[in-house]
Amino acid sequence: MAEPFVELAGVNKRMKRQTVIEGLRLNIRQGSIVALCGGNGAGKSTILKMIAGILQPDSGTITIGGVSWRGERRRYAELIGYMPDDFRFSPGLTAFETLSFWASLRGLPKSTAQEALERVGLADTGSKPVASFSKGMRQRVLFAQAILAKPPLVLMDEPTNGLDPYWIDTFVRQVKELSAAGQTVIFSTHQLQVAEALADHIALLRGGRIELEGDATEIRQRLGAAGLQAAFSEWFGISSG
Ligand SMILES: Nc1ncnc2c1ncn2[C@@H]1O[C@H](COP(=O)(O)OP(=O)(O)OP(=O)(O)O)[C@@H](O)[C@H]1O
Repeated sequence: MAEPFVELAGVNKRMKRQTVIEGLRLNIRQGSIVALCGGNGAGKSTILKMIAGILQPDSGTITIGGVSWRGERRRYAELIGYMPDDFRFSPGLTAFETLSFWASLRGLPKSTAQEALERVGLADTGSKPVASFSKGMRQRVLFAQAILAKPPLVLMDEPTNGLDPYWIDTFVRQVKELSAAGQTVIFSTHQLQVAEALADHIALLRGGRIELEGDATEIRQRLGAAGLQAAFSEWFGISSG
């Protein structure tokens, strides 16, 4: 089997004297789409932030294409596009200015900002302040930002929050295109129908540990035939949002 592109081994993280992530091991091959699912506080955002290099594990290793954050920070950062679960946009900056700023940080021409806006259906509203946008529109700006530089690894925290059904379908299609182009995608979600539609590997987390992982069919076989949503609700005692 080919070497995994993203490798997490023995990753532990404590915050405020509480164990948040314990013994995490994940091997992700290039071009795959991985969904991190779990209830509130399961550790999804923490894992994504550690892979993004925003948080550091207390122990264990994380590498992307053999590169570690500790070893080569700049090279590591260039491999990643990260979509946070929430972001405070600069008041007054338009969507185009916001994306142009991010493009310039990546050394990309302004034309990439316009292309990105078109991709997420915001070309007509590019001259309006992002701060005035709805939640779903802001999510689309954040998605555009994460994929702007065509990074080998795209990390997304709750990317479909606030998206209407049309944009969820469009998002699913666009993420599949990223994967087909060889980009690797890791995202968190409470929307299990999105995980089922999109991910070729699903990790179910509880209390900072992976309880179960596999493709949607394997997980359904393990948890029952009623679908991932029902199994998940029963197992984790939550209903998804
Ligand atoms: N800055 C912090 N300080 C202390 N504890 C934190 C901090 N951030 C997260 N935690 C704790 O880490 C655990 C995992 O949080 P995390 O945000 O990763 O969960 P999550 O699965 O993304 O949850 P949600 O679905 O609610 O977004 C929780 O118990 C949380 O209280």
